[in-house]
Amino acid sequence: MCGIVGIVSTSNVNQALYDALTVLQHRGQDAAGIVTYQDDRFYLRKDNGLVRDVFRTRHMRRLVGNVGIGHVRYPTAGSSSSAEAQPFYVNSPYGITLAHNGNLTNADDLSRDLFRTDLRHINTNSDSEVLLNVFAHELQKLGKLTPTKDDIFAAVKAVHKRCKGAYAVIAMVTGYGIVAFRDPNGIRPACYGVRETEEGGHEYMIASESVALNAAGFNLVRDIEPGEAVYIETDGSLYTQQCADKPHLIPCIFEHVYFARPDSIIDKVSVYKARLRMGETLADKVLRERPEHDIDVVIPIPDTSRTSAMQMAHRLGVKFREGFIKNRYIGRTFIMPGQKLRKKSVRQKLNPIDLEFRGKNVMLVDDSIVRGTTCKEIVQMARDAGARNVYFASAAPPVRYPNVYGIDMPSVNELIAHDKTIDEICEMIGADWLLYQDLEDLITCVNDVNPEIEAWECSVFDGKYITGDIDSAYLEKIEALRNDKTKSKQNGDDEDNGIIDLHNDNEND
Ligand SMILES: O=P(O)(O)OC[C@H]1O[C@H](OP(=O)(O)OP(=O)(O)O)[C@H](O)[C@@H]1O
Ligand SMILES: NC(=O)CC[C@H](N)C(=O)O
Ligand SMILES: [Mg+2]
Repeated sequence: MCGIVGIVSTSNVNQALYDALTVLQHRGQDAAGIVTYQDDRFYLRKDNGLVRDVFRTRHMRRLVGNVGIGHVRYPTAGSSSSAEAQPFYVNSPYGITLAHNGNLTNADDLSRDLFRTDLRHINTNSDSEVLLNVFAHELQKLGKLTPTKDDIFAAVKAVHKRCKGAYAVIAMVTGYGIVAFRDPNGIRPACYGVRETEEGGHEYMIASESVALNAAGFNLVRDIEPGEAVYIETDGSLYTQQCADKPHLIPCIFEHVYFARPDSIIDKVSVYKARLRMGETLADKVLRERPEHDIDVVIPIPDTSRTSAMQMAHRLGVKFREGFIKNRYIGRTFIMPGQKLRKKSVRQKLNPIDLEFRGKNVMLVDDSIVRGTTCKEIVQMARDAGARNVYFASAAPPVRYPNVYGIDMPSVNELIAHDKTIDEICEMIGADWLLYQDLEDLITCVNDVNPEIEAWECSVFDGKYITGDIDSAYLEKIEALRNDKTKSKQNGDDEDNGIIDLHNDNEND
């Protein structure tokens, strides 16, 4: 999951973009980038690392201009090389930069067509560079020296016809403005907000999550609709148009389980409220399975499960205790590249308070169990701290299928639940009782908050890929390309070879 942001303002946007990216940091910790525009020039800074490490004062000073876009990256295609950090840039037509959250499922076909038919060269393995070139080609085809809003919308329409998969995009067209759009299923989130200037004008901001708007003093206007494009010219005029033939809102349910911040509102669903509901339905399941349960205390696995665990304890009428203290300087472990790093980080990140465990029957609650890295370590830590019985509950159902829409879970074999029963998983993680949320309950939780959403993208739980283009051959291909072993080899190669500004890896050597 990546975070994207774009601002059209009446003063320099560098600081507001930086602040917004720090607020979206939970969506991507691998790389960050900002590009601004002033007097016919782009100013771009991007690199691997957290926002606070990528942008030093000297960079910030040079990111001048009242218009700009930014990105935090969690790679789901290509490698974690700095050459694939975003925004990407293409010089023709006009000069366009682009930031993308999601994953194209037909990137290979598009890349071939771009080369053979559109005569465009793609220099990385990033699907986002492909997307940028499709957009650029479609805009170039119109052959205008000065593109109108209708030209921009026509190019977005063509992108929807050619691109498959998930994409929430913000692109900046030099000298003209920024355009943002969501794929026709609205799988990945994007919203926009407005801020009044002292002179009574309007400034606009587009972001993955509403929390980024709040932090920069913008008021949420609304979500971008699936398939819709929002175009904001540099003078602050805003235009919107539906650019897809058959748009349907089918948002990713995993945003509500794990990715998004609880203080965000996505597609009119308060993530916080949805997570409270998840805690309630989990408690109901406890009472269904074991009405006479002996749970002494409910303990969350910080951070994300806190909201659901708190509500679960409340519903069960048992104590809620912070039994694990999180080291606030360690980021999210799930989105770290490589299993070795993830495993090490769990212990560095969480430390138990023995007092809360000694002699007790503890119910540990996490938002989800994906590879099982966290829960295996945590159950052992609870035992070492003296727990009598260690129970474990997941606020999401078992993750059994790979994700192809922007979450880096490409390899079915890395998912602890993919071919196992609940009892087998329970044994593997060493718990005395394991409880998963039912998928119907999870859907009820989010729909209770916004009943207008008719369907959810739940492929990691049910294996149903809504774009209709995913078959076993595709899944095998991404498994081979992106399993942990291959990725660590690729990233090791990158280090050895020293990436230069244009991407030159030798993974095929
Ligand atoms: O089964 P696993 O493969 O371990 O993945 C699931 C875990 O990873 C995430 O935590 P993370 O540390 O990324 O972030 P958080 O602090 O927001 O909970 C998630 O909240 C679970 O705890
Ligand atoms: N997580 C994402 O949204 C990733 C965006 C893009 N596919 C990349 O790998 O850079
Ligand atoms: Mg967690």
